[in-house]
Order: sequence, then C-alpha cells, then structure tokens
Amino acid sequence: MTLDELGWDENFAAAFAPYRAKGWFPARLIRETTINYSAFVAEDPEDVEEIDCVLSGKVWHDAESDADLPAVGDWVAVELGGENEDHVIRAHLPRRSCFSRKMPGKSVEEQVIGANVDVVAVVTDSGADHNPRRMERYFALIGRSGAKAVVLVNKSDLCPAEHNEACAAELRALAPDADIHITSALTGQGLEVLQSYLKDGITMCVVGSSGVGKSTLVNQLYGEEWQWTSEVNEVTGKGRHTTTSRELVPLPEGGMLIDNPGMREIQMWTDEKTLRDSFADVEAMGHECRFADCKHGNDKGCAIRAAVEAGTLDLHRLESFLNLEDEIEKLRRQIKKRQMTVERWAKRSHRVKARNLEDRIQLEKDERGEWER
Ligand SMILES: Nc1nc2c(ncn2[C@@H]2O[C@H](COP(=O)(O)OP(=O)(O)OP(=O)(O)O)[C@@H](O)[C@H]2O)c(=O)[nH]1
Ligand SMILES: [Zn+2]
Repeated sequence: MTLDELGWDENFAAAFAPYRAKGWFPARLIRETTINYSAFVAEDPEDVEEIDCVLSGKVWHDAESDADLPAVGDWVAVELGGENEDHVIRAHLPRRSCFSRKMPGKSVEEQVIGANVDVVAVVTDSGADHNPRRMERYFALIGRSGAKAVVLVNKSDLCPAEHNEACAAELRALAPDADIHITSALTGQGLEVLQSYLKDGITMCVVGSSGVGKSTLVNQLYGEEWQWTSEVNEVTGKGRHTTTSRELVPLPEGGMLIDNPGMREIQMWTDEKTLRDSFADVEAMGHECRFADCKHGNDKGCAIRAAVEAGTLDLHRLESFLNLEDEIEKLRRQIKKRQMTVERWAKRSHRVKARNLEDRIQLEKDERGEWER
C-alpha cells in the first residue's frame, strides 16, 4: 500500500515538511492500546509498513485534552528507533476532520471515533430503528466533524418499497447535504453505492444502532475471504488481532474503514452550540411570531404553531425545540461535574496512562524495581 492510498494529501505534506528535515517519517495511526499505538509508516512512500510506536512526552504534554491526543486515523511524524528501541511519535499533524462522540456512560468527555474521516455512514432501517430525531443529532455531529454524511436505510427486504422510500424522503428533508440510500445487506441491494464512496485515500466510519446490519455490510466490503475474525489482513499481509478496539482497516477494493465490531449505539457528544444550531430554522420561524415573548403554545399569531398546522414543521421537532433549554441546562450541569472529575483524575492519570515515552520508561524501571522518588 502507498502513502497516497492511505489518504496523504498536500496539506499533510505541507504540515509535515519541517519534520522531514529531521529524518522523521509520516505515519497514520491504525490502532491504539493503553500502552502504545500501531501505525502504517511510510519510510518508503510506495510501500507503507505496519509498526508499533509510542508517544513522545512532548506530544503528550502539548495535547490540551484527551480529544487532542493522537487517535486512530491521525497522521503523525515518527522517529524510527534502532534495534531494541521504540519508534516514537514526535509530532501530531493537524486534522482534516475529526469524528467524535460523547463517552459512554454519564461523563461528557469527548471521545474521538476517528480522525481524518471523510465519510460517516449511518446505518438505520425503516422499521424499529427509524427515528428522525436521533438522525438529526447524527447529522449535527457529522456536520461538525467535517465528514460527508451518508445514511443507509438498510433491511429494505423487510418493508414495502414505498415505505422505505417514505422513510428515506423524511431523512432527506432533514439534511439536504447528506446522501440517503436504501440498502439490504442481506440481498446485496445498494452495496455498490457504499463501495462508490471508498476511493483510494478515502476513510469511512460506519455507525448506527445495534442490530441494524453494520457488521453484515462491513463484512461484504471486506470480501468473502476476510471477515472480522480472520487472522490476516489481505491488503497488508499482516496478522491482525481479533479485538474489540477500533481500527483503521484498508479494504481490498480501495479506501479504508475505521470500525469496531462491538460499537454500540453512538452516544452523541454535543455542546450547546451544536444543539442550538440544529434548531436554527425553528428559531428563525419564531421571529415571525406576533409577540416577541411568544411561548409557541396557544399564543395568538404563533408562526411556529402555524407551521406545524400547515405541515411544514414536524410536531416532534417542535417538542424537542421547546425542551431545548432544559437539555442545555442538563448539559451544563454534566460539563461542570465532568470538570471536577477530570481534575480529580488528573492527579492519578499518570498511573493509568503510560502511552508517552517518559512514563513508559519509568514504568519499565518500576517493573525492574528501579524506583525513582
Ligand atoms: N432481513 C435483513 N436482515 C439483515 C440485513 N442486514 C443485517 N441483517 C440481519 O440483522 C442482524 C444484525 O445484523 P448485524 O450486522 O450483526 O448488525 P450490527 O449493526 O452490526 O449490530 P451490532 O454488532 O450489535 O452493532 C443479523 O441477524 C443480520 O443477518 C438486511 O439487509 N436484511
Ligand atoms: Zn410562537
């Protein structure tokens, strides 16, 4: 595989220029563990190689938050070590895009799903999973990430065509910039569409609720010979751990996937601005209400209610809008709580995270019993 097939472009090359002079090499991160990263490194731009590498103290300290640390999909500058030496990530190149979500559970810590992702494919169906409100949140999140939004209304074989079409049209109305396709991973309908996004150098993420067919779709892209559980990646010829962590995987027909077989329904990382932006059109309608303090309830001359009655605004969407201030208040409380937790954690995080070089050296010394106090 070549550097270009990995998604290298002029901007990355420009950002990398000062590091080339130091004898470092461009690399793209494909996997992360608690102690190190795996990357494709381009010592030879025509034939990238898989290596393990660790983070330098500088890159570690320069990151302002966990979300700023190198993540799967990121481009970095690597200094190759000699025999029995670590390969070290010396610099982190600016991201072209970044797809992230809220951490699972109660915290609102941002978690990067993939850096430099070009296309996010949201898989849903026209049955139980169909939920325009949730899809609005996906659209807001993908819009913020800088990636292109693609929706696959999957399991089309289970519903009449008109029903699938109606669901697709409803989603299309929510996000004119998104591509909405009807697919069936089972019969293969519409799969060529997914493949059409996966040109050389393009990175895609596949997300969606549990059971909508993500793995079934992804396995078809890998081709018959290579599935989640297989041992060897056909493209790189390298062995592959069967793991539940996210990985960047080159596909046999070109393009790459960042995926995770166990990825549960994405929990949205969101902020006040993203929330408000997703209702900008409703808010604009509110300016047309007769009274400036209109509560959009039974008030006379309410433009928003009129839009609901005229069928141009969905009633559920209005309800979400009316609850917006409550949601934002909830978010603020969560953020405050998170800051307190983060401060508490910062004191002991060095024990948990040994991804940077100095910590690792110390850890190895500790293991050998060479205590430094
Ligand atoms: N009828 C029909 N069934 C499908 C289709 N796609 C997937 N399935 C079935 O739906 C079930 C769930 O599919 P998965 O691919 O495991 O779904 P997933 O989204 O990866 O689920 P998680 O791994 O839990 O996130 C399996 O039994 C699939 O065979 C489809 O297009 N039509
Ligand atoms: Zn009103």
